[in-house]
Amino acid sequence: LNIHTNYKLARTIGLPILITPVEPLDPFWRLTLPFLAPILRRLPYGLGEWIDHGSFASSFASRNKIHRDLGPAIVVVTPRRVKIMLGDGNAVEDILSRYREFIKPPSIYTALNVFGENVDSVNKDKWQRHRKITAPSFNERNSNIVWTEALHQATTLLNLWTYVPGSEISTTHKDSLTLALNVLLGAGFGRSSDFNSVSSPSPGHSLSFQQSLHTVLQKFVFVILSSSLPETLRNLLPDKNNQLSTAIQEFKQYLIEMVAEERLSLQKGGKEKHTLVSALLRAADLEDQESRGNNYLSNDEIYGNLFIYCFAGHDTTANTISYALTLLASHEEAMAWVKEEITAVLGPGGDGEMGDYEKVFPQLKRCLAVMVYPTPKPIPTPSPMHILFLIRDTTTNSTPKYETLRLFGPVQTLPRDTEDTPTTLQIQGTTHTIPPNTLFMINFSCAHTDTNYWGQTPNSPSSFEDAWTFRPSRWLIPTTSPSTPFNEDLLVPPRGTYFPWASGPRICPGRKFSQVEFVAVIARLFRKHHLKVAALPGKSDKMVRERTRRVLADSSVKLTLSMNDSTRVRFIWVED
Ligand code: HEM
Repeated sequence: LNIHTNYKLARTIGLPILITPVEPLDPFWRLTLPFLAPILRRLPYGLGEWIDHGSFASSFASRNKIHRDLGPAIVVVTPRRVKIMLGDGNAVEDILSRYREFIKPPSIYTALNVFGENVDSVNKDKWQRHRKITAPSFNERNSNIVWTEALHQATTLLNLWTYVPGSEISTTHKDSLTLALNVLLGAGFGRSSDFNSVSSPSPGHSLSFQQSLHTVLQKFVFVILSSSLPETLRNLLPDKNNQLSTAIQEFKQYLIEMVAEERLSLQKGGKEKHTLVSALLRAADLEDQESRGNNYLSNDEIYGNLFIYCFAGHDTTANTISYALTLLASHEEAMAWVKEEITAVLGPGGDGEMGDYEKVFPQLKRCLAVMVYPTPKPIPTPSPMHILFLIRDTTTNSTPKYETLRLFGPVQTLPRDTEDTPTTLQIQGTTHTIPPNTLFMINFSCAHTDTNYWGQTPNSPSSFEDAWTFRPSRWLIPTTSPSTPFNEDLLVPPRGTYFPWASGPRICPGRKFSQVEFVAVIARLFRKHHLKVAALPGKSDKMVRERTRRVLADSSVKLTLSMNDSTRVRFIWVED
């Protein structure tokens, strides 16, 4: 019955419609689909294909097949609601800029409030208050700490990886996660950690700060998935999460102690620090004084924001680093191009001083360009189920434009909700009326691989292959400014073609943090070394390259995009 009502509503929008028999975002399906999906996908005639039409995890797995088949915007009707899968870059930018009309769905984002409401989880006026107080923490003085900390972590990691020359390393992804966590601990909280050292619990704690944060982040997918279940059901779930509850309590206690300590130090006029925690407290307390207590962050909100910095900044940056290393190892020409810049900046043999963030970071444009690439992928064929569930195919929208994923952006999809009143949205020149309470599933990668913009192979017309080719040099354009060794500057892509850190007022505040960390790590690792994919017994180089490509393609969205089994590719770091 609901499906029928929702279908009638969906027809008013004027976009192609798909119907799915269940709502994949319902708690039951969220928990069971990961197990059922492989079985359902094998059903004949694409009978189980609906599972990939309404979930956030589907875009990478299906390689945007649905958009290539049906167009950049598709209405999905489920028994519970009407949703729109959106891949049109300009419409995406429009939605992200109208942040008061297209809000973050509380049903999804409330799960992020384990330690308190925060800038990521709230909307409208509340968001403005959080953003005003949290944004100043991300400044150049903090970037300076990120740079130093990331260099330190990369140095220790490289020493570990090269301790026994010729060692085959299979832990690149895991190590990238540890590195990113350690950078967050250092630049966020002023707690230096090392790959080599085991952190011990502070007095009164059963876990160390690092262990508690590590466990919370590692198991947070579980928290998110189970958050919308009724408590009785949640209690029945197998509890490896006893560990999780302990880690949550421990981490919260550390936050309470740390905030109290920082406040005391600020009151005593202690030396100004530029860690995220210190900067946030200064901004929060100043705002509190200036607004006479009307416009401040409560302690819980401060804890919530400190946690969200870690949550939002960990997987995202770590996954980007581990994908980049895998790609560079399998694209020698791109690695040589990056190393050429590092040598030009640091001098012969990469011997120059790296520590001066303000001097070195702005020159390493090629290292930064590596962060922002598209890359190749296979194109799956459409299945009969599209035809079965396609109620009204607006054929004009389904011309084979083939917008596809930009493969390895950690954030592949974002949800946004309309509220109780209808609104309008322009999609490809047509204005559509959007009914109240419509959920948008924004797909970033459609725009990121739009051949009209990204398929511009030099001297040839728009090319599909080029949009999928790992070619970091596409990001650099000649400049007359002599600030970089090769007089290059980063391209600024036009509106609607590139937004991995989102866009509009709610653009990621940690963008510079992640860029500085990334560039420091890449420059430090490749300064005097290069990276090779380890040979496989009896396999040619071509076969090894093909296998690496398959491991990269075998990625899926958990909370962010990551390789399902990165350990299948082993690397060797070789001194130049
Ligand atoms: C490659 C690295 C990163 C990527 C691709 C990335 C991407 C994003 C995206 C797409 C959003 C929008 C999320 C949404 O609207 O639901 C976001 C928001 C956010 N990110 Fe990042 N991020 C990265 C690194 C970081 C880092 C290092 C931090 C902090 C240390 C951070 C902190 C945040 C916060 C606090 C928000 C919420 C902002 C708001 O809603 O006003 N991110 N990020």
